[in-house]
Amino acid sequence: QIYRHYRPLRNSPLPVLIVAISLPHPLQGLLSLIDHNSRLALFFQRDRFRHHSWNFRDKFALHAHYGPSFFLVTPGGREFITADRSVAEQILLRRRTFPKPLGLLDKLELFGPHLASVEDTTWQRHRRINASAFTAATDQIVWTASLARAAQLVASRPGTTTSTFPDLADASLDILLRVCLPTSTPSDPIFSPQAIAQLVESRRRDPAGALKRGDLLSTLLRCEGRPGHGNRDYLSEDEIRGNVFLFLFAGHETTANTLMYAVYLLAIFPAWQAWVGLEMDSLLQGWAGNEEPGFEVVKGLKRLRAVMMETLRLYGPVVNVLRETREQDGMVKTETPFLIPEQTSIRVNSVALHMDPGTWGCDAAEWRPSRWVLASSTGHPGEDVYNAEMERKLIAWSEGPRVCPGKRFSQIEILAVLLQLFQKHTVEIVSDPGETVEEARQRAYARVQQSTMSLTLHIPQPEKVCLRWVRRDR
Ligand code: HEM
Repeated sequence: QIYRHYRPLRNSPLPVLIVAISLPHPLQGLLSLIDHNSRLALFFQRDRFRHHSWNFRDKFALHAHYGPSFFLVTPGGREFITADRSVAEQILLRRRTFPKPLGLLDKLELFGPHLASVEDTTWQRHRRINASAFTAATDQIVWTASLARAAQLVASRPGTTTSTFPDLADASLDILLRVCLPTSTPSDPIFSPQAIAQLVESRRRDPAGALKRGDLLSTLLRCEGRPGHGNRDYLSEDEIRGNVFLFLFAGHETTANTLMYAVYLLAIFPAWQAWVGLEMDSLLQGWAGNEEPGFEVVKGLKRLRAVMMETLRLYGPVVNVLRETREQDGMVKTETPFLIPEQTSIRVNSVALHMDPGTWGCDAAEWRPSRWVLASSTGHPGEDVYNAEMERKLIAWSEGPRVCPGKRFSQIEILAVLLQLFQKHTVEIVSDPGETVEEARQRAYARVQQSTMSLTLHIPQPEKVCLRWVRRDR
């Protein structure tokens, strides 16, 4: 089997790593006698690659050894793995040659076909309809809804000890519901098929003519129907349910987890809270005490944006962007062009791509938000220059035709929630009995490093690290 998967790669200019078996536990110690990443050691480490998110633990290590792109052959199949920005771009731009994996599409289709589970012209139809629900007006709604919801978070929290994560997850779901699927009858639990059917049905019968509204659910319902003459944009009942599920699923954990990482990291490294606080204070000088900052403030939030991007660089919720080749090979053009043979899984290794010292510098593994801004000549915190060029190197939201349609939504939500949380408060890690402040921070950081992946990357049992919100003077 291994030879069958290896055969089309015999003439490839790229390294081919063969991983055949796992050594029984007592023998694994022997591997420490040889370089852990050498081809010989890898041959015996099938378990290392078993978990879908092995690359989060591995970081840039394998790429440092074998280069930005290589093939991995196991008895189960053949995979192409890349942390090369330009190779990733070619793959993500060519959705016909490098489609999403069929196995993944099937798994996602729980409640009906939706944008993320369909292909070709059906995908184009779903994408057109969904995109029309996210306009400039939506940005403003996301901003206002996020500020309002985050205000409830801080109002209930000063001085209290909390795990914070469940609060952030609830807030993120509420914001999503308020913006995309506003309804007077919130269902619980929202992810059950009955709840989703009920949500759609309640809106269908909404007496206030809610179909005229511009939110996602109204947009989907307006398109309900069958294909017909001149009717390019239609959705079946199943497809509406499928898309509602998709947006709740894709928009919730991703944003909530990013917020969680940002808050925990700011608590672990308080110097960055002070850094962000200076910018907020200078920016919000003009805003009266009880008035919420207007959407125009977003442009000035360069340090907060840097915190968001730096968090996504190291702890983005999606650690791989997956594609495949099916019946045909795919050619990739680099200095030495190469073929990805048919029937090959493709992993754009976002973790490694975001930790490449060649791109991000020798401190690539460090969470350092200031790498995203250039200090102004005056040194005034409100006048930093945001390094927008750097964002082109980040693929946290993927790119190409299937780039995340919630990219702006999530950015605005994260900025608004962080602004609301930190404009009048700071957050600190609560020490366990007998623990120093520094030890508590190290314990929290160790937990962040042990992050694991279920649907998205998350801190295991975040409630084991308690946070305390403290009011600060502006
Ligand atoms: C920090 C927050 C978020 C991150 C990092 C993120 C990241 C991603 C990534 C990496 C993909 C996969 C694209 C691919 O396969 O090439 C994706 C797809 C998607 N995301 Fe997000 N996302 C976030 C928030 C959101 C939000 C808030 C929404 C909805 C409001 C959303 C809706 C979607 C949808 C519908 C897709 C499927 C698109 C398609 O297949 O055409 N995401 N996202």
